[in-house]
Amino acid sequence: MRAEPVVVASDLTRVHRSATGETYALRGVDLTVEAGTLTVVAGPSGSGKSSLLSLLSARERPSAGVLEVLGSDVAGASAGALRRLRHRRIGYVPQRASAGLFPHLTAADHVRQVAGWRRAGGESDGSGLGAEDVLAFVGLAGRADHRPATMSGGEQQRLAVAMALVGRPALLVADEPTAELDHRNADRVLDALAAVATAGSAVVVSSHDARVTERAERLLRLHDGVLSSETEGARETVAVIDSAGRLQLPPALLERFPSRRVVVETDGDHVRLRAPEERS
Ligand SMILES: Nc1ncnc2c1ncn2[C@@H]1O[C@H](COP(=O)(O)OP(=O)(O)OP(=O)(O)O)[C@@H](O)[C@H]1O
Repeated sequence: MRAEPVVVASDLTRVHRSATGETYALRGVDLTVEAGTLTVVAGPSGSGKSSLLSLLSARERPSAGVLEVLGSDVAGASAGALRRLRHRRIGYVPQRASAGLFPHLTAADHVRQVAGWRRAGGESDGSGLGAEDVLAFVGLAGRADHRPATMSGGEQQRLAVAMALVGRPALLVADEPTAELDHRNADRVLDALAAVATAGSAVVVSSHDARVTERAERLLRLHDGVLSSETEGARETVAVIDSAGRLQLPPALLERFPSRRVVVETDGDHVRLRAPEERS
């Protein structure tokens, strides 16, 4: 029997409201994420990657649309239920690692605290991901007694990854986890993320980094808050049609339609798009 997907999202919309107005960060994203997979979300700055990952990790609620994470309805669940879900079952690496660290705790304290939340209790679950193991996994065994103030930006980022790995959560969401890392440490982090996916977790990573995108089993591209294309393994890249029937054309193709109008023609198995004839 096929397991339920870890994430099911439909027509996901996220509007950020601020004093200067509203920004539509996500405009109708449909997405399913299965256990045991490594998905990379790529896209230009401002395309909505962090907004999407905040929703998938149940840190924020959608403005509209349906979002189920590990069987919980994120829009409808209580704040307490979402906090328990995050603590016990979701690992999250924030874009700015320092945002999730506590100045008074050592690196070892941080991972032990998460282990307590995950009820991993410092015990390895057989995949080498107990509280003590994860620091070694990201090359921080020698920094176990350090507090964030005496760690470099890259070390803080690896600590955030270690915290997300503890107890191998069912869902691990990492927002640009290699942004501050050199090649060796980026490889370490990517190996760790790939290993938890192989062991059965659903892993979703956002990145601009070619080192990350080239290791994706599944690569999703976001553009202007819309999922524009998807590539899985060696298969061809496919454009995504959302539940409202919208298809986003890549920028190079869009240039062919300066009037932003298109004639859609069918011809046997083929559907053709062409620019409308100029009116005289
Ligand atoms: N808290 C917020 N308040 C207002 N607007 C926001 C907020 N967070 C994000 N946005 C806006 O939402 C859009 C998507 O932002 P988001 O951070 O999700 O993109 P991103 O792809 O992660 O960008 P980057 O790669 O630069 O981190 C942008 O236009 C951004 O300015």
